[in-house]
Amino acid sequence: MGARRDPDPAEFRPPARRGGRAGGPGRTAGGGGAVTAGQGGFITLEGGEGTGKSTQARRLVDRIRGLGLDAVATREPGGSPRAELIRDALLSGAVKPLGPVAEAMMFAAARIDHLDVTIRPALARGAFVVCDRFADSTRVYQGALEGVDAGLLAGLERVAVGPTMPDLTLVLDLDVAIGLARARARRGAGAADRFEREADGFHEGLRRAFLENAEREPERCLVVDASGDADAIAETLWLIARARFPALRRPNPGARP
Ligand SMILES: Nc1ncnc2c1ncn2[C@@H]1O[C@H](COP(=O)(O)OP(=O)(O)OP(=O)(O)O)[C@@H](O)[C@H]1O
Ligand SMILES: Cc1cn([C@H]2C[C@H](O)[C@@H](COP(=O)(O)O)O2)c(=O)[nH]c1=O
Repeated sequence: MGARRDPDPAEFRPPARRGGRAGGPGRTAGGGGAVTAGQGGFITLEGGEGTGKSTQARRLVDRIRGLGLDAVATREPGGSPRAELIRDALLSGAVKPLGPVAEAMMFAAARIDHLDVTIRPALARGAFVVCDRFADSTRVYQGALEGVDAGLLAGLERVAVGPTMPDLTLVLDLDVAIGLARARARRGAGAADRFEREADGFHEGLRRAFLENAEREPERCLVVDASGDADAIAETLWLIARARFPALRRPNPGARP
């Protein structure tokens, strides 16, 4: 999957040099400060295969940029040149024989570089960062589904992520058969990646685990029904983001008075 629909690699160049349902109050920024007007924020999209994360991440970034604000689109695994190399190894299945603990460590290694090179510098300059998957995917894929010990994963998360947890995580929830069909259609003749190749039961487990994970952090994680059309979902996500981040409530400079 590494090559099939990569976003613009320019997004991943080092910057020049930071289960509730929809709604809810703001929280302390993962980047280290309170979410207030004039600051950016760290938003992640999570969910199973084909739930529309990449589509919605792009749309969210476009809307933020439409306000004249700095927004960085990124993804995991990947999001920096070195982390993209690790992505290729993980999604090819080359790391799978080493077992799920080794895979979890590789995801964490990629995350360390991604945070250092892309996410933290962007947050530090006041940008919004919209990331397609992040630490919740490790909790769900490597933890809930692959059985890696929760204490070990929590330690890895502490080391890799530290205080830079997302301010807002949008969990896209969709019937598994629909998501897999969408992912298949997108892939066309291309080969399924290491995780897409897993059995249907694995994907059902992912859906449940994402919902359970969101329930444990309802302030940060909002579950959104991803079965509607992409425009309607984008509108819902935008309303949630605007409710969470004061900076997104400014008027659109391109809009007619
Ligand atoms: N709301 C929607 N309705 C119908 N099709 C959609 C919708 N959202 C996205 N799609 C299409 O479904 C496919 C998968 O979407 P997308 O790549 O955004 O999902 P994803 O969650 O990022 O997938 P993955 O986790 O497998 O990478 C794409 O072809 C996309 O155009
Ligand atoms: C971050 C992260 C990802 N994964 C898995 C989930 C997906 O199957 C792939 C990424 O592919 P996508 O098309 O970009 O969604 O990697 C994981 O198992 N653990 C993680 O931490």
